[in-house]
Amino acid sequence: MIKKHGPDLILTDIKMPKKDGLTVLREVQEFDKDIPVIVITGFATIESAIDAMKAGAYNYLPKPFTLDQFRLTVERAIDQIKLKEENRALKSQMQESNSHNTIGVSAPMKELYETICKVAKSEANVLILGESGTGKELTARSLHSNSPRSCRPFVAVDCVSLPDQLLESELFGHEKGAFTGAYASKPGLIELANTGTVFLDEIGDLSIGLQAKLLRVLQERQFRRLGGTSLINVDVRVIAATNRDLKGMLKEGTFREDLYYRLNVITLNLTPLRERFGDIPLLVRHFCRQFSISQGKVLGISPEAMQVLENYPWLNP
Ligand SMILES: Nc1ncnc2c1ncn2[C@@H]1O[C@H](COP(=O)(O)OP(=O)(O)OP(=O)(O)O)[C@@H](O)[C@H]1O
Repeated sequence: MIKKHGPDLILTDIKMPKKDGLTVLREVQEFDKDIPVIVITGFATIESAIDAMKAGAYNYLPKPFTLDQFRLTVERAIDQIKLKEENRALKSQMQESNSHNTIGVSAPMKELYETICKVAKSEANVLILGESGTGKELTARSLHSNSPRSCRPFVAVDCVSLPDQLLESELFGHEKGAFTGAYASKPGLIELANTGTVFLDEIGDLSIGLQAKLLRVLQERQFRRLGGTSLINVDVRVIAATNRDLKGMLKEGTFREDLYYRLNVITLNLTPLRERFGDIPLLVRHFCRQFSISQGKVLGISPEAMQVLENYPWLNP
């Protein structure tokens, strides 16, 4: 009954035919410590009251009791539940609002938040390494929003999605007539990120030619638009990310060593979720809430499923 209905509060007698109230209390405690149990006892000995309180009862009611006493005890227990729920909601809000909705309370995530706080303040370029989906862009956004540049632009560039010439024009911009189809002048993303942060995602996929051009911008803090003659000054902080093995690429000669050292002033290694299972319940809650908002309907996980998830052995290896 308890598992099926998830009661807010349980009142149990102590002397009952098949199972005594203290056993019920212990079982409830094992199932969910937060359900308050009020033990009703007709044998109001101090010992049974102490046993019940030791076993985790919220309170006890010695028989006979008046309706007012009964109501007061129940109301107090309910107030306590409300407080606990408010606390829990606040706690999870705090965890979830941590750095740009980056969810996670596992040791690697805590370490990441600490590093983000330290590194964000500096002007140094950062290289974020991690498998696909480990939150590299999220981390880059957190670095930016915790930095002194937070009120300035954050511009993300996906280095893998475009053919070389288009990417070059996206990065550096072009003047009218620079190539067929360049009907008007257009500033590049690096120019748009001026005074802010530029996030170069999948930097390992940048061609050797564009690596050389990017290096020049990083060294000289100046560049020309495609087809342009005048030099444009930029002040950008660069955060780059990749899931590729850049060190291996250095050896193969497919990634420039000088660019690597420019970008890699500080390295952040992101831990994949399979090495931090403990974050799964929080992420499940977060995505349910996110999808509920975007789908316009309430999606949730039943308390029973959440319980199973939280107690699943591989979550606490
Ligand atoms: N710790 C986390 N908390 C909340 N959401 C996360 C977390 N990690 C990743 N995500 C979500 O997972 C998705 C992928 O994250 P993100 O784009 O930052 O990863 P990535 O490492 O840059 O991926 P890719 O290599 O594919 O570009 C995003 O929707 C992001 O919001």
